[in-house]
Amino acid sequence: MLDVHIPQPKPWTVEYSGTVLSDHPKRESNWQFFLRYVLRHKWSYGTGVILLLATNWFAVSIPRYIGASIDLLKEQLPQHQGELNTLILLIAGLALMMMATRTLSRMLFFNPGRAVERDLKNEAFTQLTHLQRDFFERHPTGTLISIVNNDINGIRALAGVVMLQVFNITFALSLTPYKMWQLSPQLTLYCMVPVVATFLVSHRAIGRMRQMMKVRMEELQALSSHSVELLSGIEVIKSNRIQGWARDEFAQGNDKLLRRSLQLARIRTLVLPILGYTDRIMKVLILAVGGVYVIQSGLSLGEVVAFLSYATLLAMPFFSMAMIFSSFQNGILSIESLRKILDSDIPPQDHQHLPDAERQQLFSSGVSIRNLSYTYPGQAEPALKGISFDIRPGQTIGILGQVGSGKSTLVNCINRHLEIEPGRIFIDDYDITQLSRRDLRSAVRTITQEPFLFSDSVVNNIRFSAGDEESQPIDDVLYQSDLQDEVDKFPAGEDTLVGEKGILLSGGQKQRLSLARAMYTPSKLMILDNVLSAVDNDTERFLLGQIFDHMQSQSILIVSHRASVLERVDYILVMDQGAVVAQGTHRELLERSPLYRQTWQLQAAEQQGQEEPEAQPTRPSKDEEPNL
Ligand SMILES: Nc1ncnc2c1ncn2[C@@H]1O[C@H](COP(=O)(O)OP(=O)(O)OP(=O)(O)O)[C@@H](O)[C@H]1O
Repeated sequence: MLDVHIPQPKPWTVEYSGTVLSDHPKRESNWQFFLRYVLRHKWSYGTGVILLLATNWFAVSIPRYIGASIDLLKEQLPQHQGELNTLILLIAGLALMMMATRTLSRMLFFNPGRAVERDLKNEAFTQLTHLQRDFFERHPTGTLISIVNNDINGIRALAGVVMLQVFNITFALSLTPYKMWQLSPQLTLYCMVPVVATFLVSHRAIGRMRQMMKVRMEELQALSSHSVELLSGIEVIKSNRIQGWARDEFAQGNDKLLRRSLQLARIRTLVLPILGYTDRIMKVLILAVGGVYVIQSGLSLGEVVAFLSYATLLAMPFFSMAMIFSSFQNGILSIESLRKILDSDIPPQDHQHLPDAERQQLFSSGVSIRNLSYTYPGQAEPALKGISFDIRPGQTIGILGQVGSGKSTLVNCINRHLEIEPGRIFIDDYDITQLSRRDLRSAVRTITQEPFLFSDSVVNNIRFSAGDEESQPIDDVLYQSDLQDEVDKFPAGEDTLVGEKGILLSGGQKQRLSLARAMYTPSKLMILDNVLSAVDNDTERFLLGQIFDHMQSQSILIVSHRASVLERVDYILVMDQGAVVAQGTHRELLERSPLYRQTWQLQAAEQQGQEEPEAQPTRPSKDEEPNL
């Protein structure tokens, strides 16, 4: 029987390591959020603003000199030639300076925009690597991909081109009317009439576009999420020959997106020309009203020409406003969307880590599970009911149960993929709900029946979490996980690439590769959740032998449907409908648990039926095998 020891919660203190993953103040507005990133590049933006001001100053100075040149030309006097040349040189110089400052200011705005994009992508990804299972259940992978790619690109535009245009428009709209006012206040007021009218017309359209863009962004995220789902199930789609259905499903979302984009484009096509016409209406007004002033000698011809240039300078910012409006809206909506990731809660204890010495000592008295129950959110029935047992260092515990009996739920509570109530699971004297997941996982490692492999080589998939030091030769691990023969036949041996998610390997090969990974990087408690489900009986026997021989110093919690897997463990728990219905050694359970006995007899009979006794291969030891 397992010894029952209920640890008293220790008044332990954790050392705050200062590793704050998400330091986003949740109550800040989207603007405050945006400014926090922008201000990291204040010197670049600051210099850019000064250069933009200079650009606009040069721009509004030129028409005045053009006007003065026209007035000189009108008089047709040879003695004005020198003055005219000076004016031409001045205009050319101003134009050149304007070109230089404009180019530099663009670089000074666009580069920080790209840096903001990089910072946000890194932070979003780091945050995603720390968020818990419930977050990923609420946000499908495709939506997250869409946020990290499309939406952050939208924020880059906001931090780059939109910021530049906001300052550009502000300077243009303040300097141009000022210069016009200096020439003729009355004519300036006439020019303002089409400007105000245009603004009122476009204002309504802009409100409508804003709503549509939000819907469009959600539709884009939904389409991305749907594509990821369909691509993940591509083999099922092909084998069931439902490509037509998949194509229609995708096309439906895509058509919806097209309709929304066309609606937006329609409004944009209506609004942009209205803004474009402002310039022409102003010019007609200047010629009509300015003409009257010229005749009445209120204005010179050169001043009217200067006014015509100013009309273009004044209309341009309105045109730019319409152009950047969608980028602006898109940027704001993208910030909202990205904050779904960045503002998501990481439990506070995940920010706090044990001092190294204490972390290395973790699991010195093992794990204690006390009256653990668990109900999935939204479910009425608990998946686990009052489970208690201990795992001591070096002990091997087996869990047997029918499909759906709660084995994986129990595993996910121990490794805290699921959120449990405090006071139910302890490692030594630490309540695991108070430990950071990083500390917990330094002692507890889980290998699941659906192993995840990276699109890298066989050897890198084994080594990837082991750090720099080689714990044992890769060849040994390949032998122990029964992969050596197959890997030797691969085109590049252990350097063969396994493809995305290990697509080039069979289910059994994937499981054995993830077992090799576990053997290569030992931990204090190794949880093997149905990891041998895709291998045959002979391989299973061999692998179990290797696991028990080579992981002796570790505790092992091994979960299986098959009783044969558990014959060699120290202690077995039999689960049924979320509860432990029997526990003991293999022999004890054969005597006193009808469920265990029946399962064992049934599986033993099935196995005998499958195996030809004389054909049972005896596996050579590593030393006997010549090729290895
Ligand atoms: N995310 C979930 N939300 C709601 N119910 C769940 C969830 N995951 C599992 N369940 C339910 O909890 C119960 C236990 O499931 P669990 O996966 O732990 O069983 P299991 O013994 O590991 O089964 P298997 O051997 O098939 O892996 C089942 O009734 C299952 O439907």
